[in-house]
Amino acid sequence: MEPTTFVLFGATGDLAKRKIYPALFNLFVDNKLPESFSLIGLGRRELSDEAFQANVEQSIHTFSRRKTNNPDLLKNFLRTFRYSVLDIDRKEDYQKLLKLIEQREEELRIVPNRMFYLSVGPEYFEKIAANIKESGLGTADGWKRLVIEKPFGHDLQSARDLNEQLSKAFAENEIYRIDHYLGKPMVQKLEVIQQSNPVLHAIWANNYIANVQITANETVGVEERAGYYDHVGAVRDMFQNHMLQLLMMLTMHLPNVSNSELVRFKKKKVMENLEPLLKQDVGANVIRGQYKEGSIGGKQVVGYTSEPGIASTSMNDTFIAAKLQIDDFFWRGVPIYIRTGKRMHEKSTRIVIEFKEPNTNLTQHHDESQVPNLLVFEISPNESITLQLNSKDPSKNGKYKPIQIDFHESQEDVPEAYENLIYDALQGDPTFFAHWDEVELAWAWVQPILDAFQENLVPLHHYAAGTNGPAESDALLAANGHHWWFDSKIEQVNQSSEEKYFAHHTN
Ligand SMILES: NC(=O)C1=CN([C@@H]2O[C@H](COP(=O)(O)OP(=O)(O)OC[C@H]3O[C@@H](n4cnc5c(N)ncnc54)[C@H](OP(=O)(O)O)[C@@H]3O)[C@@H](O)[C@H]2O)C=CC1
Ligand SMILES: O=C1O[C@H](COP(=O)(O)O)[C@@H](O)[C@H](O)[C@H]1O
Repeated sequence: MEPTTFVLFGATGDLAKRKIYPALFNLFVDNKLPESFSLIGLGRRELSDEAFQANVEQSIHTFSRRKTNNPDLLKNFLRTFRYSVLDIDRKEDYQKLLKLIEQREEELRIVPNRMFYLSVGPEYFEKIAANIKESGLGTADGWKRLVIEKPFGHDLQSARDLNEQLSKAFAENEIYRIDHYLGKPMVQKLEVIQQSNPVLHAIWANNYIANVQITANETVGVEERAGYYDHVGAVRDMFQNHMLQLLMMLTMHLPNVSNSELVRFKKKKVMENLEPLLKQDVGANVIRGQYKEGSIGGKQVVGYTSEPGIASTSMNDTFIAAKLQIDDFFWRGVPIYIRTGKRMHEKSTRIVIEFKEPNTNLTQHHDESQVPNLLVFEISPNESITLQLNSKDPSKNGKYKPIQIDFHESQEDVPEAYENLIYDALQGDPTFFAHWDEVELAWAWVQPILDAFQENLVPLHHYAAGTNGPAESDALLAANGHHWWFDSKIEQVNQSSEEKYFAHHTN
């Protein structure tokens, strides 16, 4: 890997502590950091290099998936970490930073390849990018890259404005937009699983698939982020980015051999072919929800509007479910249901593909014991792929018996999303980052929903914390004769197969 200087804005912040340092440490242990590597941490508060290194060490002890008592290993890892005070608004601080970087590049004999990681609020992105350009930090002989975290804008217009500003300092191929769902190991496998298994490739289309369900449920509420979350809601926080990225990764059709360019092209195609939603049609296709008080895992929790920092009159969405259609050769006519919510019954991110019933001969008696074939991708908290098939159960008088073929990834030693993404960014591989085209198309698709919510054209349905969301989300699927798979307790249909599934997945 090429020599790199990792310039971390927001080095004293929460994201750096919880995700970035542990990811870098794990990469170091796996020999996946460049041999010549220098890290410069930046923040407003005064810290010596030693105090900074001690803070990083603490974060590794607390948050890394790999625990270590090996002081030499840690010392070795931290030896190239330096800290410098920088106020984002002060131009002279960038000059000081340039000097420090150059000095370190010389000491460590590092080619001036610089990766600027902005682990700061999005309101600072434009200012930092402009100052990097103006100060000369980005005009050395090596490469430069900018890594930014979502949110990339608040709506279509602000996203365009942000992008225009960033592109004055960095070319598109130098910008790495992190969507951490793209770093999840199972999401990274979706492409390969579909592409390199002819048996799946052949049935990845509307003549075999009845519907697709993409769920990202969380049990947590708004946590300590009231100020942020009450302005964004589930639609901006999860749907516009993570959920649409999952949709793109699942539905793009790749040939056997592909590369990052092709992945981007195919993802863009998915978004271009997504049937647009008009503002007046949002109500028929999108369910807006907000949690009220309830119980999760036996613990009583307050409703959204009683959370600290949330106004009692807030109409913010903490749940969204939507029905989408991709108007292309492969997916035309297949409803794609997406939902995400806070304070749901369980934490689970999964994709379910429900296949069409094989017996289309209506004169033939339909056996109620037969279940649809399902292909289930569990993305988190555990990873697995399950294929549900029908078999015969001799003890049931020859009735059908659902069986599951399971593949479970051992959860030990699975790299975290940030490890995968930082590694890719260091290598200059953009495959699992959000390209501007996708981001813009995603905002454009979501904009009528934002407008409809803003103008209160869509009812806000309340759901008790600890449930599967508002009843209207079930009705959205029931209108097409479908239902959400694997929703706990409330399922009546095919319960035995789901019980089996649960029994297996909770072991
Ligand atoms: N925390 C998380 O889990 C996640 C965060 N994100 C995103 O990552 C970004 C950072 O979040 P997070 O770490 O939680 O934020 P924090 O508030 O914890 O940290 C902010 C960091 O920015 C620095 N900072 C703030 N203002 C200035 C300034 N004017 N000049 C220089 N440095 C400044 C702070 O330095 P100092 O304290 O020294 O002033 C601190 O290091 C945000 O965009 C957030 O949306 C995305 C996904 C998850
Ligand atoms: O980006 C975000 O994601 C988390 C959920 O991430 P996960 O990896 O735990 O599924 C969500 O809680 C947060 O609100 C959102 O900003």
